[in-house]
Amino acid sequence: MLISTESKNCNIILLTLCGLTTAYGTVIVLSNWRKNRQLRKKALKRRENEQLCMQQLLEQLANNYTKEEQAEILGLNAVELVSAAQQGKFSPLKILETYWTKAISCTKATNCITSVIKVAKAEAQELGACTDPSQFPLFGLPVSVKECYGIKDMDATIGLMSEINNLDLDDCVLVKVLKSLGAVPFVKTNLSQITFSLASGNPLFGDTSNPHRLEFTPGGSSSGEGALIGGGGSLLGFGTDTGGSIRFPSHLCGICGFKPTCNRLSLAGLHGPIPGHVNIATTIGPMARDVDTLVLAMRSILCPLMFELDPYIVPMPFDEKLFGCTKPLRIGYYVDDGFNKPVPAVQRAVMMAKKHLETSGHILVPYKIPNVERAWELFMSLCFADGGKRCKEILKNEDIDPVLVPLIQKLYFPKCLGKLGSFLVNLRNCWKSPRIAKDFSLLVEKERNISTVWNLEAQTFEYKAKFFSTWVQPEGNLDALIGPPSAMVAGPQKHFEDTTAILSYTALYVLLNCPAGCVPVTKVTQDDIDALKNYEGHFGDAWDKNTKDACMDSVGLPVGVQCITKPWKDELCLRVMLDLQKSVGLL
Ligand SMILES: CCCCCCCC/C=C\CCCCCCCC(=O)NCCO
Repeated sequence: MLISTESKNCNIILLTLCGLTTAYGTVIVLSNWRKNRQLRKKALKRRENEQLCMQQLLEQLANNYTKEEQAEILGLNAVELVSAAQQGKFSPLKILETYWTKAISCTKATNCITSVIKVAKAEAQELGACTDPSQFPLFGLPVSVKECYGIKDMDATIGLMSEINNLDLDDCVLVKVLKSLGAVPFVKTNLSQITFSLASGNPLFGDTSNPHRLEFTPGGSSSGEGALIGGGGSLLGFGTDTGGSIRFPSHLCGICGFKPTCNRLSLAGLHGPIPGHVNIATTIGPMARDVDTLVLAMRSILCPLMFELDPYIVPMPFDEKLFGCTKPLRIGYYVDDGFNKPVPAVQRAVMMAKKHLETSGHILVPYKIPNVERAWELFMSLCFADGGKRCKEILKNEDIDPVLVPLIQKLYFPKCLGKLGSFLVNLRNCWKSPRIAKDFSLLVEKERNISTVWNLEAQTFEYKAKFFSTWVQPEGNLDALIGPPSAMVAGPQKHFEDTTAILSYTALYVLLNCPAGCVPVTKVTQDDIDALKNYEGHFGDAWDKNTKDACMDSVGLPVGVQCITKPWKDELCLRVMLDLQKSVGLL
């Protein structure tokens, strides 16, 4: 009797608990669903407003200038355009409106622009009234910036719906500096969601296409810059690079991109997913059709105003002596890092670059990257030292870009099942793939503790020292390296998910904090594709298969080469890039 009352009570308590839990769960699910739905509505409106604004602008500008006038402006490179504007040949307003028209027609094809920067018009008008244009080294030059650059009264969402209409109170340092130099920031460009993939888009603004093949990706995360500049809609743009986001889209879109040493250009006022990384050193950098424009940009931006606005930037002006150096350099070259085997077109591009640089008088010597796998372990462990907490946090209530889903799933995977997981990943890939299993176990590892992180940082310093010890050689020390910017060239978007296989060539120089830039050298030929048919990679695993499949239909697409120098030798890196481009010519 007593027992049965007790068990009855127990049942009631249990039932109530179950009921409460279910109710609570339902409320949470419903409220998340509602939040997400509200966000989606907001996103749709945000996109529609912007489309409308661009359409109106296009119509307003339609009859302002003749086709010939526009063609004349669009036919100039940045250096020519600035000097024409300084001489009063074209007003800054006319240049701006011509580029607005061109950029909007680009975005209709590739979806590369997220917003028009409306204050540009007032700025161009003001410049037009100035009596001494020669004091502005970038006079009247329209400049595009990646969406994550802070601009007063505009939002910078990094592809997150919850950040819509969260307006910046001020311009970021780079934009302030650009304006002080007479440049006219005129559009913001698309990026991959939270800038944490090499794909092209996000659920808020959609995907961006490659201007050379609309069904293919332009690469990321500075995808909009790649597509816009590659499509002729901007002469100079700025991206960000944490693993390859400037150099990779440059490579895929056939343009030049430069990642300087960290702390030479100011990051202040930019929006990013993970503030606080030390050895994963995000940088900003210029992207353009030619190296001359990159040089013009770096030379002008490294100015007293930037050093004043951001006291943590090394106050080191552009080193003309280093840039102007004409002595033959010893340059190491490699076509393969031994980890991700590049497709034949990419290897051929490096060999072409080697010949070209030899013709320009440099000494090229074979080079082998020391222990890329170690660099990879360090990069991943440091990049996700928090077990991906921050990534997961900012993606709450958001629609997650399909390209990011595999990464996020791994970050959520219970660590206790990690070992089993690696085993299953091995099985699923049919082939034995130690690197894919390791990738998995690096990502399912939860938050590392402080001693582990300090240890990783210390080991990174060791790796850095070891890396540069290989530049000391009996026949003479190396001044620079050339190599692939990626194992792949442009292909269908869906092949650009497995970040590790795509990123090893660029992320290495983020870990090492080297200046590095990409120069277009050739285009994929049918012979490259015929050779690709026998490609098996180094592991014959799913990543290798993906690399091959991604590039199978790439005839005619651009192929770049990466140039690298020691930290703080940014000007020397630009020198090598310029020599390379001079001998290759503009593609
Ligand atoms: C030898 C080193 C090999 C490293 C391979 C690392 C794989 C990491 C996998 C996944 C991590 C993906 C996160 C990095 C993407 C950054 C893209 C970027 O630059 N965003 C610019 C934002 O400013």
